[in-house]
Amino acid sequence: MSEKIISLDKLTKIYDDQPAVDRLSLSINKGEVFGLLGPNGAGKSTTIFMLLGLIQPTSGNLQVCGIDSTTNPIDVKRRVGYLPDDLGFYQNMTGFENLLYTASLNAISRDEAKRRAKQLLEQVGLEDAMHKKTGKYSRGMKQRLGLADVLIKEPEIIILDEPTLGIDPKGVQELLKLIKQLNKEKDITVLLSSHHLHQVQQICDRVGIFVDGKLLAKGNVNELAQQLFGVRSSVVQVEVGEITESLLARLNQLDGVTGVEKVDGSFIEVTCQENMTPVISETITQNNARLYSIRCKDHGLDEIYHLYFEGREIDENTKKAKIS
Ligand SMILES: Nc1ncnc2c1ncn2[C@@H]1O[C@H](COP(=O)(O)OP(=O)(O)OP(=O)(O)O)[C@@H](O)[C@H]1O
Repeated sequence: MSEKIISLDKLTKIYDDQPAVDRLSLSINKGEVFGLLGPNGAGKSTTIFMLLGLIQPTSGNLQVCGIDSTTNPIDVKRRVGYLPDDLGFYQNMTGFENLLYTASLNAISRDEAKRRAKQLLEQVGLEDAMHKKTGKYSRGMKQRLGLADVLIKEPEIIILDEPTLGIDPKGVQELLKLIKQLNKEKDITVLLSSHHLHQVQQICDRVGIFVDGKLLAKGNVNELAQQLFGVRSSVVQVEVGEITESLLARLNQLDGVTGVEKVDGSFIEVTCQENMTPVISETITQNNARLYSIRCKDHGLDEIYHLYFEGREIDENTKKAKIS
């Protein structure tokens, strides 16, 4: 059975009579990469600050590495590395010196700090820039140094708040790859707060969707799609030479097909309970239509996110019914 490393039970924080975090119950397993996804003001930072013991919950319980952050914040701080979105380094010190300084604050001996700092700077790809002043680092280099900085105390959990903010696309890919690699190699649990769906989808094992202080749904992308869209469903998109009424009717009659829609001059979308690509292509050719392309689209996190936050294709009552 998976070992729980973070457990929140009805965690609540109220500011000025308004809940910023509202009865949040959530468990995160050791070694997991968990994404906190939600719009501005959803309660992500407030949750993170309570986990770190920086603010007191109004009610509820929380345990981080088996420790209550509310009563033992210092013990939690030793075991959790936090990378804020606006990280600051001493600009006149080199990357290496900055890491040694953080190590000294964590009571790590000078020799051990040098060994860890060198190894980490290599791991995050900054070995050539380790003796350069951080004032001359790019945003991406600072974020990589930030990762090395949180790792120097060898934490069990790292919490990253918008780690890719302000980094170019290539830098983002490198940083995400690095986070996943560290998670695998060092078995570190990662909690990542972000607005960026594609980034979250790329590296997180599970995602929690936050709105107005409430956790609306949690799970991997497939589980979220199932919770939101009801039955497991796939959409097979086909491009044919000519769309005829008889072809649409034949597709509609197939067992497992729940909907057929003409989306463009030559495209049809077939919604089915599972991926029915082979039987759909067979039906098209049996109907003497030319098949130009066929592909199965799974529900992605962006589609899920739009349904939660924009409610374009689903009304509030349906949404509540499906996520309850
Ligand atoms: N110190 C505070 N005093 C009063 N209200 C606060 C305080 N801190 C946060 N809030 C409110 O709590 C709610 C949740 O804020 P929080 O910063 O946790 O959201 P967030 O999801 O982290 O947003 P962002 O993505 O913008 O950082 C917001 O409505 C915010 O205005």
